[in-house]
Amino acid sequence: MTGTPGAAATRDGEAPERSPPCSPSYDLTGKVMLLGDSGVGKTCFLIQFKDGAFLSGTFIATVGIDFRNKVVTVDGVRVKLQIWDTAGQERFRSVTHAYYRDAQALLLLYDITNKSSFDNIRAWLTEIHEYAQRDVVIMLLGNKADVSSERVIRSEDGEMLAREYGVPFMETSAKTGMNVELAFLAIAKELKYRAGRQAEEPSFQIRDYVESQKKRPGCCPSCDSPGPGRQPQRPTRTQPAPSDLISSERLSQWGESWGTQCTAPRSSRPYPSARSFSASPGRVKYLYVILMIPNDIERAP
Ligand SMILES: Nc1nc2c(ncn2[C@@H]2O[C@H](COP(=O)(O)OP(=O)(O)OP(=O)(O)O)[C@@H](O)[C@H]2O)c(=O)[nH]1
Repeated sequence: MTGTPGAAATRDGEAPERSPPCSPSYDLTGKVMLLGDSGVGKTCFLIQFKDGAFLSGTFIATVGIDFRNKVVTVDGVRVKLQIWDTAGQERFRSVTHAYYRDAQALLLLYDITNKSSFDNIRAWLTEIHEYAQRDVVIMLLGNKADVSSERVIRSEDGEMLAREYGVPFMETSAKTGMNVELAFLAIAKELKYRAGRQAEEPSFQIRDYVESQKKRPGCCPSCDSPGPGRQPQRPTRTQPAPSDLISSERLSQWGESWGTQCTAPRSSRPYPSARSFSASPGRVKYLYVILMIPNDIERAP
């Protein structure tokens, strides 16, 4: 986490350049990653937080990795969260591992209607311990809590697993928005606390905070039904092919018009076909390269 505008945080609409150079529009930045099996709802979770909307319709699996920024204010401190949405599919793991190292927080999602996504949480935690910083903040989230009729993982099972690993836990719904903002606010509070810890400041316990604030399915009508937010379909990818040189502005435009990421239908092919995806396989690979550059620059001594 840094107290000044981050070098890589230049892609989205909250660009610090709109403010005078000496007056950034935030006080702290933190990198957060969304992890979990394919289909648990990571992209929808991010879109719900960023735009207050739910991506309904056919599931389109993420290819690679991308990020969005959002500034939240906690206790008067503006925290810019750089939120990375990763592809849950196994074949993209080597790409996403490289991004764990400088993440301050990880939101680890499973789908309460999908047992294997819950069973795989232990494997995700093993990967996290292997690739992430030792003091990374981890939060376990049981998503799709709105689909109570298809629930196969009890809330208590999520709680038990979280307790075993000493991480905060709550059930969420990217569809209704239940606990989505709370997850990010809790992370922002923890990052703020870590950045400015002073002797006289009361300690902040993220698990206690989450327990005291979280909503449970069925606790109120707004937790179980979609809010008044927009219900967009996934964006149609009709962007013209990029030329051979890609500027950061252009990449930013793609990001805006493609949604959060370069996506492809779930399939066993290594890359999406040109027929079902407006970007060619070559362009998908190109996108990886571009996205990894800022990370490497940040780590350069
Ligand atoms: N009912 C319900 N459906 C959800 C929720 N979150 C996501 N979905 C649906 O679940 C499917 C998968 O959502 P995504 O957000 O694309 O999943 P993902 O985890 O990003 O998947 P990958 O990109 O492959 O890693 C989509 O059809 C969503 O509409 C939720 O909270 N409730």
